[in-house]
Amino acid sequence: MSDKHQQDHPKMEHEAMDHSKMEHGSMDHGSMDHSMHMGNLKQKFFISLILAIPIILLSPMMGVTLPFQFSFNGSDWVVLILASILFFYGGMPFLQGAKMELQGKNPAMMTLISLGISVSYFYSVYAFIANNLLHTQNHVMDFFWELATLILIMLLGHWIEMNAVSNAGNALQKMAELLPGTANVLDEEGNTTEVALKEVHIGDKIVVKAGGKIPTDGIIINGQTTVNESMVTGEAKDVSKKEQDKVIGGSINGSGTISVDVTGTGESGYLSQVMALVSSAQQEKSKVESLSDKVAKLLFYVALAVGILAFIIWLVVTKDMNIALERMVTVFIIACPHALGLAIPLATARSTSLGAQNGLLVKNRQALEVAKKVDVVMMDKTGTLTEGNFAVSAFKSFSTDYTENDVLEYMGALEKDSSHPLSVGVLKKLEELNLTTPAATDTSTIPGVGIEGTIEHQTVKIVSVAYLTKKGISYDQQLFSELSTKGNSVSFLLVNDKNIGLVAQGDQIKPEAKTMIQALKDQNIKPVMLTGDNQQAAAAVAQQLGIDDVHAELLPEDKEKLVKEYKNNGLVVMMVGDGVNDAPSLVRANVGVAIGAGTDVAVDSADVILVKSDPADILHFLSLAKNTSKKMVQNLWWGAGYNIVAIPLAAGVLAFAGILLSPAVGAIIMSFSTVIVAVNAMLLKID
Ligand SMILES: Nc1ncnc2c1ncn2[C@@H]1O[C@H](COP(=O)(O)OP(=O)(O)OP(=O)(O)O)[C@@H](O)[C@H]1O
Ligand SMILES: [Cu+]
Ligand SMILES: [Mg+2]
Repeated sequence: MSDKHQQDHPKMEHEAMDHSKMEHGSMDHGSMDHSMHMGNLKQKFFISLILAIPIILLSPMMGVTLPFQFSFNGSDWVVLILASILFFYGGMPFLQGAKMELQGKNPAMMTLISLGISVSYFYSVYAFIANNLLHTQNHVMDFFWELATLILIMLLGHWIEMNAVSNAGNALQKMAELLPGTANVLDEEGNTTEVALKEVHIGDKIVVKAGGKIPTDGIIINGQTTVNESMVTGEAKDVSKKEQDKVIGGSINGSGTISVDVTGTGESGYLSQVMALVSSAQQEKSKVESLSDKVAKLLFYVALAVGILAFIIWLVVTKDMNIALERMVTVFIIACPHALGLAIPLATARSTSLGAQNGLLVKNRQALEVAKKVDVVMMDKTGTLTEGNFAVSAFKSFSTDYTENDVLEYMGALEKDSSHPLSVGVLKKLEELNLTTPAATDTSTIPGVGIEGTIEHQTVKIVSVAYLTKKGISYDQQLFSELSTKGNSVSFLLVNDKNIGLVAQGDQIKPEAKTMIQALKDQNIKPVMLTGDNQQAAAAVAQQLGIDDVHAELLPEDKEKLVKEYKNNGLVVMMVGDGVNDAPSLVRANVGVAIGAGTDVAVDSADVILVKSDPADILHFLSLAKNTSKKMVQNLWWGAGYNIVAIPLAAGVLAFAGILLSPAVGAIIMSFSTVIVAVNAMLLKID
């Protein structure tokens, strides 16, 4: 991105450029904010790898002497220097993470890793001094080999995890980098000039050549093409686009040259909105302490206790300080959660990429862990269970001053500025009848109610039946129930708060919705419908789908209140919605799912985005979450299983039987459990 562009969008730029910040929330290890200091883990890993190779070659592996030797006179010094750099450079993210965990009195994974690497480093330095400077009689074994492999594997694990979890976030970040610095702006005469992106404004027309990057959000006004939106929506397939279709800044134009009417740039663009959201989600502390953190915390205390105990007991038994110290150090090192560190990241990595391939974008990793416990799935009607493809089935006037067509025209004037699915039906009808609309000013949406504005100095509103009831405005009840029981959404036109007319619009149920509802019931998950639409229309849809629990005529805050009520009854609630009126309840729910990738607030408020607007994806997501959790738990057992076996052995519980775990044998078991964990994660599937 150009410098100028940076100045123009300080907020967005900040988010995009500050790598460590982007990485942060995506890899949150729990409640700790440590990953702020993670820096660029990929770079850290490769530099650490280069540092580690000579250390590994030059030190006796796990105390085993190889038939060949790389070491030379003074090679111990080389190892010491390289290991020191490696410890402070490669180990820093973990040390800083541990510091934050300890400050928060919440020791977990970072502390456990730091304990392992610190003990192996400082003990090895002590061993070096004893062997090379003090020339003590007994050779003291160092653990530089273990230090190097430990840091490498931990960096690798965190790098994988970071990549995996921030898939969506990272893709958007990359998208920011992908935005071209300039756009080709089209003038009245049809000439194009190349203009810096920050000089492009909403309402400008731009030309995007075939194969070019689309610089802003907009609507195609000329030409057709295919667009690769995988960066934005995760949809792998190219999407074909024609006139009037939306394009999103950051996606890549395919085969055709198109002219685009700019609808969003910079701050107002889809990209920066989502990025602002991602960063705010990152700052919010994770709601649930993650499973691996709980295990790591437990392991930390166990390792600490066993290590100290081993030290005391061996000191008492052998009266030899060196032996006791070596036992304690071995315990701390072997307690290091190599496999545990990979258990969750690998499962998440596999899960997020599998999800993305199938149009399930997981924005919040916790959603995967919570979704398996879902008791209730609350869904809004319009757009989630129905197509939201409205067609006008009737329009009426109640006033002698207005014809039926006048009613439709007045409505159209306001609906032009609405993004509600109901507006499309009205506008389509107007076009069909070749009607024109008067000019409306000051239009604003009333969420859950409708829209208002000014036409010819009169206050004009389009509202729901619930609004009329609330305000005590009378309407033709018989006509209304006749239309609504047929499943119509009915909206009323008010001019200066006088009821002038209505429009009734019908919608179709999505074909996959019914099987989805049945499948939820089969899994003992209760389907609930929440809608802003009228009682009768809601009941008609619910009955066809087999939903017994229906709440209609809800305002956005009513939906949210209902979610809260269900939660207060001890139920785990998943909310699925698509509209502005669903945003508060999406945030409130244990798992918020936005259906359909759009430029909507719903997408911003959700933990998961179902890109394809297919209700069956609700089931796919539940299945993915369930399988992921299963893998995580299995992996935790394989990972922790190693520790459960190795820690007591390292401490020397079986020493009387001649079994004393050396770090060498520990390493073999450790690698074994790591391989199992990795293979197991790769076997993850969506049913
Ligand atoms: N742009 C609009 N044009 C016409 N009527 C509207 C508009 N926006 C809202 N309404 C009226 O307000 C009601 C509630 O709207 P809201 O957006 O909360 O719910 P909905 O989209 O109908 O249903 P759901 O909650 O299932 O998505 C609508 O049923 C309609 O009567
Ligand atoms: Cu380990
Ligand atoms: Mg809706």
